[in-house]
Amino acid sequence: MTPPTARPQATADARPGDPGAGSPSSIPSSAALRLALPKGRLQAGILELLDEAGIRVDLGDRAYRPSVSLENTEAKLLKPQNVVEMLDAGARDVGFAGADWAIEKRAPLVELLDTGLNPVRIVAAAPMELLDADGKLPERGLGGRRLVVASEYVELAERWVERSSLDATVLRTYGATEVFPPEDADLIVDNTSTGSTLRANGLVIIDEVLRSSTRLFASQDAAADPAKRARLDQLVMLLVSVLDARSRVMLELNVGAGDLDAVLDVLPCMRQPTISTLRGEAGFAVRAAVPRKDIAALVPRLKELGGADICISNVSQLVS
Ligand SMILES: Nc1ncnc2c1ncn2[C@@H]1O[C@H](COP(=O)(O)OP(=O)(O)OP(=O)(O)O)[C@@H](O)[C@H]1O
Ligand SMILES: O=P(O)(O)OC[C@H]1O[C@H](OP(=O)(O)OP(=O)(O)O)[C@H](O)[C@@H]1O
Repeated sequence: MTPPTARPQATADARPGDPGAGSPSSIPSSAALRLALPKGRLQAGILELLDEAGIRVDLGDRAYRPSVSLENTEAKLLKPQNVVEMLDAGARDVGFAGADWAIEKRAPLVELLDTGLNPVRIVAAAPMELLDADGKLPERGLGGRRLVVASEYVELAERWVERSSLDATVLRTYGATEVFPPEDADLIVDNTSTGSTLRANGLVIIDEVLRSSTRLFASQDAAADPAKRARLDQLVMLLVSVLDARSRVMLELNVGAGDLDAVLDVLPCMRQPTISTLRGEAGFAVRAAVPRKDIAALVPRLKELGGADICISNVSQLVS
């Protein structure tokens, strides 16, 4: 890959009038950060995540160079494939991209955080008619002919072909990969989320190549630079606080002294629940951030054990 031409170092972007300039939510910084935000389908989820973390991104009319309410941070919108390349070349310090593209491009990036957003599976799929009764590729092959595998992920597809000991060539696509079989390819290696595009094109999954989701990556140099690393760790902490908060609710209840231990025994929480005494020795108020997924089973159980006045609310950030 040709390294991008040298650019001026990132400038302090928090000018008077910019959102967040000097705001209390700004991460104090000594080192300038060059941030890559993903353009395309990953964009909305990442901007929402940043916003919930108190980091505002103003797309404004500056097109692909949004302003970000982090001090001394210069941002750029790039397609995820280019985010990976720019980080690999050291032209960006930190950015969001799918793990699939980092692996496809064999880019030795430092993964700072798996956001869990945009979960996809990269799979090999084929038309039903190509497969034998067990849903597998026929062992005898296709009458001596080399298979053609269509994919945007040429590297991943080639590695899968090799692992599967297939005699096949890979045909590079630029999207709409599912339309290639049967005329222009025998199989595909592509990403799938709901599976509806595969189904709509009569394709069935024959193998899983890898799982991917949107990650925050740093360049090797930025991760090794102590001043930048400190800022990256703060950014990760803020993002994790939002992801944790999304998966938990704040549960509060009152309980009599005799039932307190039984309630605490079943209460999942981040560390220890907060317990305060009710006025007039009427019992205790208990408060804990519990996993959202446990609520349906937990609330009836807490009531059975003597919990009362149960109150559940959403939290926006949790910093442990
Ligand atoms: N249907 C999907 N659901 C969730 N994530 C997806 C889906 N399709 C692709 N992705 C992820 O989006 C990232 C970017 O992929 P890609 O560049 O193909 O999509 P895009 O940003 O929508 O661009 P384009 O539409 O131009 O192809 C990849 O990491 C990929 O895993
Ligand atoms: O399993 P599903 O929920 O159907 O999602 C998978 C599809 O989504 C993406 O297509 P996209 O719309 O980005 O178009 P593209 O093929 O041009 O990349 C991907 O390339 C698959 O085709």
